[in-house]
Amino acid sequence: MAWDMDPAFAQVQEDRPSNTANLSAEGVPIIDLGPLFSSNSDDSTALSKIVDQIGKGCKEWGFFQVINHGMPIELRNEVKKVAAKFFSQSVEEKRKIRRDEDNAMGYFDAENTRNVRDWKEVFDFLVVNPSEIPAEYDGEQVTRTITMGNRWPENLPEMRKACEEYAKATEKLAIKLLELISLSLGLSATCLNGFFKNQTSFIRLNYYPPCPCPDVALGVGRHKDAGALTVLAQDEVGGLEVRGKDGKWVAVKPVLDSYIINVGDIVQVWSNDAYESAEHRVVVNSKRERFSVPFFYNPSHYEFIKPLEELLSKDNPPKYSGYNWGYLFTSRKLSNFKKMTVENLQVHHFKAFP
Ligand SMILES: O=C(O)CCC(=O)C(=O)O
Ligand SMILES: [Fe+2]
Repeated sequence: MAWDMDPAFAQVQEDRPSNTANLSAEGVPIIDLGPLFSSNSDDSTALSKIVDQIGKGCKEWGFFQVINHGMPIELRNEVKKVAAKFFSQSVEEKRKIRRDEDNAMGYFDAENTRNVRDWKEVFDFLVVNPSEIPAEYDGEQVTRTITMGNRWPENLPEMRKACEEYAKATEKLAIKLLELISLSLGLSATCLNGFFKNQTSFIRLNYYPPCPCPDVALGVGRHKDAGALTVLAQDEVGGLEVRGKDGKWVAVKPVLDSYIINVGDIVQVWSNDAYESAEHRVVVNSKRERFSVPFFYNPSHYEFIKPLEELLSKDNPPKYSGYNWGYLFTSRKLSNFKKMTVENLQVHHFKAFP
C-alpha cells in the first residue's frame, strides 16, 4: 500500500488505531474539585468524598478528569495562543532552539515512542530552570550530573512569560492533587512532598498537525508516563485514548476547561501496584490540528523510588526493588535521540521478582 507519509510513522499492525478502534462506552471519571475552594473548605465530608473519588479513579483507570480546579482559564488560553504562533513558524525558525543530546529542552520534531515516529512536534521547558540530571550512574549511585536549561525563541518574547506563569499555577495544582492521592492511599497529605525539593518536572507543548494517514500513524504511540503525576490540558479536538483494565481503548472526551490527570509509574511503584500507571496514546485526524499541554510532575533526580514503607505489611510485601529516578529519566530522554535496539527501561525491570 502506498502512503502519503514517511513509513517511519507507520505503527505495526496491532498498534494501528484502525485495528483497535474498539472503544468502550464508559469514560474516565470527572471529579469536581469545587468544594475544596469554597468558603466552607474545612468541610471534611466534602474532602473525604473527593478523596474517595480520586482513589477510585486511580484504582480503576489510573486516570481522571478534574473540573473547578481553581486554575484561571486565561493562563491556559495564553499558552495555547503562543503555542499556535510558535508552531506555525518555519521549520528553520523552530530548529534554532532545537533540543540536542546535552540538553533535552527546546523544540523537537522527531520523537519516537516504541521506536516508531510520533506524528507531532513538541516544545519542552523545565518548571525549575536549570535542573540537574544524571549523566553517569555506576549501578548504585550517580557519579556525574549535567545541567539542563530552558531555551526560548528570541522572536516570541511573550512565549516565555505565558509558559512560566502557566508552570507556576499548574505546579500548585499538581501539589494539591498529589496530596489528595496520598490521602486516598491512607497516608498523610504532605508525606510525598519532600521528594520534589529539586524537582525535574517539565512541561511539553504538543502540536499534532493534520495527518494524511490517521489509520496508520499515531500522534503519540502507546506508552505510560514515567513520572509521578501528569496534569494535562487538551483542546476541543480530542484524540487522547486510555487503555482500560479490559484492554479496550477509551477516548477521553474533551471537557471544556478540565484537566486530565494520570498517575505515572512512580505512583505505581510507591503504592506497590495499588494504583497502576495506565497505557495511553494519541490518535490524529486528517482535518484538524490539535494542541495539548502535559505537565509532568517529577521528583528530584537523586530520589530512590521504591514502595512506601507505610503501605507494606506481611501480606503486602514490596513488589519492586527500586530505582534511581534520574537514571530512568536520563535513559528515557536519551532514547529519543536514537532508535534503541532494546526495550526502553521500564519499571517492570525493577520488579522484586521479575
Ligand atoms: O496529547 C495528549 O493528549 C497526551 C500526550 C501524552 O500522553 C504525552 O505527551 O505523554
Ligand atoms: Fe503520556
